[in-house]
Amino acid sequence: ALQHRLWPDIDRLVKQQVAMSRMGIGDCGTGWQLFAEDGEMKMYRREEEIDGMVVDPLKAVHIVKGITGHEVCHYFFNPKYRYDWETTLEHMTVLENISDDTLVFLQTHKRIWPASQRDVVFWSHIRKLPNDQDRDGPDIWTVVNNSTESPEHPANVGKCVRIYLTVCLLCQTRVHPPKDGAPITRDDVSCKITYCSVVNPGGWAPASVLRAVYKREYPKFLKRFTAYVINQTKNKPLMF
Ligand SMILES: O=S(=O)(CCO)c1ccc(-c2ccc(C3CCCC3)c([C@@H]3C[C@@H]3c3ccccn3)c2)cc1
Repeated sequence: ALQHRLWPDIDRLVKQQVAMSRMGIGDCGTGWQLFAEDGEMKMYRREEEIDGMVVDPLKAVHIVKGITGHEVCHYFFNPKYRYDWETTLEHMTVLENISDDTLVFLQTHKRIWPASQRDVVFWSHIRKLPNDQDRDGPDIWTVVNNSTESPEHPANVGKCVRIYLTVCLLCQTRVHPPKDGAPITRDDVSCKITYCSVVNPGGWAPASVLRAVYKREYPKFLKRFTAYVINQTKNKPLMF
């Protein structure tokens, strides 16, 4: 396929992020603390600061019945759904349509008092991966979002502080075939979701405020997003 300017970065980061996501919490070494739990959803964070700024890596694992990894990644990647589920989003623009699986976004997020408002420019890439652990299992789907530069939107010139993030959503579909060989329905599928993110707030914000925001917003985001996908897909044919 014709390579575009971001392809080498994207390919390297996707492979790295997928490898990291597939590692369980255990073998990521210690340091991960469980900070939120709700049914099948478990959220972990590591407390890390860079230059006094909170950049706590986050790793969430969730198992959701009735949806597939392709569907989760489709509704996460596609800009036309984002305002429906991304509650802290104030404005979103697609700066570039690099290819049908790679977009560049500019987003401004609602201001979180007393921090100043944030914006972010990132490429977003969706990819299907062969399931090399279970050959005849369904494919794995992933979306990786990673900050990038935009000459037309230089950092920190307007009212917003530019943040820097790397996000990886990795989805493994599980099919529990019905005994009597009946066709597979939504009752026979579930999706194991791993969501990893590192958000550098880009400029000073009180650690206590940021940690409170992360503790409140991340569980809300994953619950709201997965409920959205369930609702959007319930009367539609399965997308594998
Ligand atoms: O997964 S994505 O790529 C989905 C596309 O939208 C993504 C997720 C999260 C963010 C994000 C951007 C800014 C901020 C803060 C940092 C300082 C002040 C604003 C936050 C804080 C963590 C809280 C937050 C957590 C979850 C969801 C939304 N908000 C998160 C951006 C993109």
